[in-house]
Amino acid sequence: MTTDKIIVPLDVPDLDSAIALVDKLPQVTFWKVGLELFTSTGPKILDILKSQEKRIFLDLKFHDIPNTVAGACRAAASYGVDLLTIHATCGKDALKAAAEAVQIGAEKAGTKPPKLIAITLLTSISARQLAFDLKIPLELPEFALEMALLAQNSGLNGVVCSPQEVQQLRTSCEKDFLLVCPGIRPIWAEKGDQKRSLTPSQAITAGADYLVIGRPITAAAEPELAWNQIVEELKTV
Ligand SMILES: O=c1ccn([C@@H]2O[C@H](COP(=O)(O)O)[C@@H](O)[C@H]2O)c(=O)[nH]1
Repeated sequence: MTTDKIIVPLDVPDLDSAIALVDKLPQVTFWKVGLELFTSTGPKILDILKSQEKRIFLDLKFHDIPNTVAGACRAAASYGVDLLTIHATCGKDALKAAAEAVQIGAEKAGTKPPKLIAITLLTSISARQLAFDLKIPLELPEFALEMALLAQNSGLNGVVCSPQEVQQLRTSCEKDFLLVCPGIRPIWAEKGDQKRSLTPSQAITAGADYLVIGRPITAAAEPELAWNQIVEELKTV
């Protein structure tokens, strides 16, 4: 297992903190820029990461009507990022419009289109919350599978899913359909707000393509040590 499969989120409030984290962990090749950093500082961090030849997951989790997500995807695709997110619950028309828009946006900017991946169900949602708060009348694994198939049938490249659903999605979705998993927790890490987690080695064994691992590394007293521990764990897979 290569360390290129580990994506570390830059969940920090400003550009200086982001640069400090990137400098602290030069071995990380794939960074995730999410809502907090992008909302506070805009696309500057993308240029900085690109200048260091890092891969970028732009996790803006678009959720809107077809015309609006298409516009947002066209703009995001022009940045030349590697992965981009949208919620599967936008529905088929919006997903199709988004898939088309990333191609158009990238072509216009003369860059490679990002892989567009859909959130099936946030990893912070438990089966109980799905049933009682969101009133979804399906079992959680069935709902996650339906969202993944909706994304696949709408022309998306993959999904963001809990590692707990990877095995099922790996057998039900096409071979090259990307499965990107947050909610990864080594046994020594706090779960925090993550409700559907597995360890790094369990997630890779189940068939995940990429692991998104944030606080177990970035909030550790020694982030480099935490990274090394995870890499050692993954050598056993
Ligand atoms: O369902 C989802 C979708 C995205 N995320 C993002 O992944 C990271 C996880 O960070 P941790 O610190 O390892 O919990 C974070 O940036 C989320 O926005 C997710 O957790 N679940």
